[in-house]
This record gives sequence, C-alpha cells and structure tokens, in this order.
Amino acid sequence: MTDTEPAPAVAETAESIATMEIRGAATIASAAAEALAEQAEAAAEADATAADPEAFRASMRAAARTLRETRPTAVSLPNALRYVLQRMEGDSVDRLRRSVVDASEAFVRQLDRAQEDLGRVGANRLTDGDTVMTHCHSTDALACIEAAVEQGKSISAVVKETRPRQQGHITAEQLRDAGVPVTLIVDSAARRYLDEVDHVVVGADSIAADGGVINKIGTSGLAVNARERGVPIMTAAQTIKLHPETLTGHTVEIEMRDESEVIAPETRDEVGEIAVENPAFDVTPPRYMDAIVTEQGQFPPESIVTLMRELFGEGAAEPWAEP
Ligand SMILES: O=C(COP(=O)(O)O)[C@H](O)[C@H](O)COP(=O)(O)O
Repeated sequence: MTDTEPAPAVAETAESIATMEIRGAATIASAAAEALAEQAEAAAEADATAADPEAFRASMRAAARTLRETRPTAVSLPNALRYVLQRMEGDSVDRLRRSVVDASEAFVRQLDRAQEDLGRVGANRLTDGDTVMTHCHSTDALACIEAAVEQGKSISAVVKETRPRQQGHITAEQLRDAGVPVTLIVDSAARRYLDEVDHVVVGADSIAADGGVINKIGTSGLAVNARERGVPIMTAAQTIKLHPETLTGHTVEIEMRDESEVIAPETRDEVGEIAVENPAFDVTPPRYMDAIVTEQGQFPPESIVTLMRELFGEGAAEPWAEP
C-alpha cells in the first residue's frame, strides 16, 4: 500500500459495492464507513503513512474517493464518507486513527438506531390486518413492516419481484422469516394487485430538496398507479438519504447499469441491432408520495427541505477532495 493506494479491505469493499454484492443504500453506507475504519488501521501500520499525519490524511481521502466512485445514486454513500472524514482529527497518526475508528463506529450505531426509530414511525401508519405492497429490497421499508408486526399487528405483503435483479426475492424471504404471509408477483402485475393492498411501502436511495424520491426503477410508476387506485404510499428513508447537493440546484445522477442485466450476453448476438438501456433508479415527484418517514418523524415530501437545511445547512462538503 502506497500513500494513495487504498488498503486491500477498501478495494474489496469498493468492488463488492460496484458489483452489488453489497447493495441497498443503508447497507452501502455502513460498509463504506467500516471500510474507512479499516483504511485507518492499515494506514497506521504502513511504512508510507505510519509516522506522517499528512500522508495518513491523504490516504484516507484517497480511500474515500475510491469508495465514492463505486455507485452514483445512493447519497447515503457520500454522506457516510462525509460523516467519518469530518470527524477525523488529531496531530498524530494514532489520534487520527482513533478518531476515524470512533466516527465509523458511531456512524454505524446511529444508522441502526435511526432505522429502528423510523420503523416505529412507519409502523404507526399501518393498521392491523393491512396488506402492504413492496418494491425492491429496502431495509428501511422492512423496518416499518417488522415494527408493525412487533406491535402485534397482523400484516401481509404483496412483493414485486423487481426486474432486472429481482431484489424482491430478498424482501419476500425476509418478510416470510418475520412471519408475514407473502405473495410474490411480477412487476407488471402490480396495478392489478393494488386493489388488494392497503399501503405501498418503499425505500429511497436519495431524497431531493423538492421532495422527489429517488429509488429503484419502477417506483415512480408504482406511485402513480397507487395514487390512481387511492392507495397511500410512503417512503421509509433515514435522514442520511437526504441529498445535500440538491439544496443548491444539483440533480441526482441516475445510475445506468450494464445491458447484460437485461439481456443475457449469450443471446445478445442473436438479437442484433437493438439498443438496450438499464437505468437502475427513477424519480417519483413529491405529489405522488404521501409521506417520507424518517427517524425524526414523518414529513409531507414538500416540507423535507426544512429538515434538509437543518441537517445540511452548510452545504455538501467534499472532505475527500485533494486540498
Ligand atoms: O433501491 C434500492 C436498492 O437498490 P440497489 O439494489 O440497486 O442497491 C432500495 O430501495 C434503497 O437503496 C433503499 O434501501 P435501504 O432502505 O436498505 O437503504
């Protein structure tokens, strides 16, 4: 490891995020924070950085850049890197190391607590006997359903499989394990089944300042159909999903993934001249979302900007940038 090359553990985490072995906004955030702690431990031992606080800091910034470049849409990733790097302090490598490890642990603890707290808020929106519809796999959305079950409510679920990567199967298994009766459907059956559900619960990768919800592709169509059917829809999203750059007019980058997720490489040649596009996320306009449920309570999407200013008022610092 040189002073700008990330520790092997960081390279491994970055690779796992890029290939989606580690996926979902909250899980990506906690893995990134933990990777920074591993970088700090490795840099405190490495020849190039062990005795040089400035080289140590530079190695932390470089590791954060490597993690930042993996996937563009879930803002929880840069928010996790910000949280840890902004708490890096000390004039010796040992103090710097300790501050990074402490910040990383505090971040992960906070993430877990936030998920529990928002779960209780979301659960209060559900009633005994409700059927919920889910899209993709969101640990924040699942926290709401699981908390409702813990409150003694009987909940069943209609789970959309979520093409192309079928994260709905993970949701189905987790809900089954939580004792929730599950019906798995293909995405295109969603509108038909909306007549049988009482609530739609989704997660978020980013929330924009105007209350737009960026989540797995298909969320916006589901939200429009839910509105048309009169079914309430909520987004369960911890405040690390609030996207500070949107406060100053930036838009959220939507990740375009490889066509091999849509069309098998072995049949690609047979298909020939057909363009394939594979956007991983979409934006649900605030008017189609009933509530954003966070650990700080529930908000109408249009008012989320107030919370965003409170938490990110100083803007979107980039502590990983070269000074
Ligand atoms: O869109 C996805 C996952 O997309 P991908 O599978 O492409 O990462 C999830 O709904 C959000 O990330 C929220 O998840 P969580 O609530 O766990 O943060």
